[in-house]
Amino acid sequence: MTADTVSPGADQLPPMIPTVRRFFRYMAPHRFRLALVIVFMAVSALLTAAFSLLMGEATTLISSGPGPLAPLEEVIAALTAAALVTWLVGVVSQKFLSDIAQDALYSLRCDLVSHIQTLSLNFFDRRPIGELMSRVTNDTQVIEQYISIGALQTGQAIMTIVIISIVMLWVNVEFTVLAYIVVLGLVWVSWLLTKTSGPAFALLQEKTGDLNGFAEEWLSGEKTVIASRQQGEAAERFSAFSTRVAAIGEKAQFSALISQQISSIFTTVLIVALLVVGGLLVMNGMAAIGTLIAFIGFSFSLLNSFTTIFSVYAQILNAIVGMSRVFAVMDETPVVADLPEAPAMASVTGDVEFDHVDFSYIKGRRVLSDNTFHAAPGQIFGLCGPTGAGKSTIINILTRYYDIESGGIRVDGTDIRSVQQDTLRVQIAQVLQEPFLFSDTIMANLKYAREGATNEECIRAAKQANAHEFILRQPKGYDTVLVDGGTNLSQGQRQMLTIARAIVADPRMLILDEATSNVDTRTEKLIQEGLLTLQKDKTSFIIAHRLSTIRHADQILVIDKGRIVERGTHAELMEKKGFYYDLYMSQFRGRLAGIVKE
Ligand SMILES: Nc1ncnc2c1ncn2[C@@H]1O[C@H](COP(=O)(O)OP(=O)(O)OP(=O)(O)O)[C@@H](O)[C@H]1O
Repeated sequence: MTADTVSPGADQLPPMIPTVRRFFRYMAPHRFRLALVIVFMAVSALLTAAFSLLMGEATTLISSGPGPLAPLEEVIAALTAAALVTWLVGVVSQKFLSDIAQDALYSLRCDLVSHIQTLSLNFFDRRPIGELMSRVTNDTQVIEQYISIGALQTGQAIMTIVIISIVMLWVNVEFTVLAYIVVLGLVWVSWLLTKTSGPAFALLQEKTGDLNGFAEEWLSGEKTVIASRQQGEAAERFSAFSTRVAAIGEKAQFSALISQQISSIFTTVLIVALLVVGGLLVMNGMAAIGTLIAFIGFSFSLLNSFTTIFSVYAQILNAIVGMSRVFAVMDETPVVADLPEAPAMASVTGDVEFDHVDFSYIKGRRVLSDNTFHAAPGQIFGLCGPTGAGKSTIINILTRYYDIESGGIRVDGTDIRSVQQDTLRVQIAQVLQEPFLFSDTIMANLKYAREGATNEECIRAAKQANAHEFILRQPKGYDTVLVDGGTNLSQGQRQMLTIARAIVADPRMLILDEATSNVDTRTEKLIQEGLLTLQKDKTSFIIAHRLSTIRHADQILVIDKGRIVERGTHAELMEKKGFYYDLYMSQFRGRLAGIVKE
């Protein structure tokens, strides 16, 4: 998997200011606590300056020879108090910031997930689910880490630089110039080093996100991977991907390590430089020893603050890359969007009309051409035809997961594009090839079908779907929790549950997609019975791969290459001896051959 168009690479970093400004909207509701944190940062920076001044004062007192101890004791008490208060405001600021980060990220994640839910299906065609997961979890986590830890360090460092510089200028201008020359020289070398490690870390995050997405894709398709004996290839591709990520990681860590080592050498350089020049000034009577000691303290605080900014530089870049990846998804506009002020779809009777419908997934590649049919309320429509003919596509556009190119689709006379899409979808129950169940209790899964459904209604529906007996055989009956979307049930049982769920929902329209594949004959019979109950009084569309499942349909549409090539009842189409007849006979012969073989 490669990074897609919306994920900025580390070599083309996202615009910082607009991204950060946009993120600040999530921090805005916490502005009171943020203002307090800024005040605490200023207090902490002032205390750092006071600490150095007090150290200078203590040195002056000690170097002035024997005398009363009281002044020194006062200075030591003040030093202790300054250290204590600094520690206290640090802890409180940290707590405030991590709470703000949690709250802001909670809102961001909610916005991201609810936006993803509004996106049309074609967005998911373009973007693997694994990569989206990586944006919801990894990227938001990186931002959270920076806000709760890195932001305090950055803010504190900036505040210290400003306040210490003012105090330094106020105490002694010559020493300030000297300290700045040394500190800025060291900072410049440090900057050169960080320039290489910062982007390396951003690239590392980018590629780690992609790697996670890749792993997620392969793992969620593990069954298919095993079935198609692709484990070897999957492992190889994963290993090649991991090796590339590891190489990027090594490079990033190595440059970080080098900067760390160099900064410890810097400390020695700083002390020596200040002692030599400052010592000469003191010995020539041009400055006091207390001032020199205070300036050594100031310079250390300055150097620490600058190196802190550089050490969190990689984190800042990571957070900004994370923000921009999240915002890129949030900027995706749904292709199938509700019109402004679109009304909710009223409760329908299930009259469905396709009027000269044309559709393409990709512009210029027509999948459905000129599809016209009318299903009266309660009618059962069978859709059949060779693979890739366009059967599922008819369902995708009826449920408005995609919008059509031309023509019209009307339900009870209302164009489905003129109403809110979710109010249309809740009126269509779907029983699909791969039953979708939540990892929750069986009862909860049934209740998801309709708000306010009672236990009695769910049990009645389960009985109608022939699911009641097997549910009672589960360890906790209706309270049994389905593991991992129902993997503790058989395929047939999962289908019976989805049928029961559709019975609970009881809408006027129904879609069935070959619901009886891969099950034994007895289960198939039970499922068929359940489906017949479900179809009662509903306009039903049954996608049939085995034509026997639509023999009872009021109307069968035979689709080929996106066109309805034949239509009629089973008897009419058999009599016609056309496309349907050939299809039916070839399946019939195939089944017969299978039975004879057995
Ligand atoms: N999301 C998509 N993006 C692009 N093309 C698609 C997409 N889904 C389906 N197609 C194409 O549209 C055509 C019709 O596909 P559709 O799934 O509707 O066929 P079908 O009759 O349901 O096939 P099957 O019986 O195999 O399920 C095919 O050529 C398919 O490749």
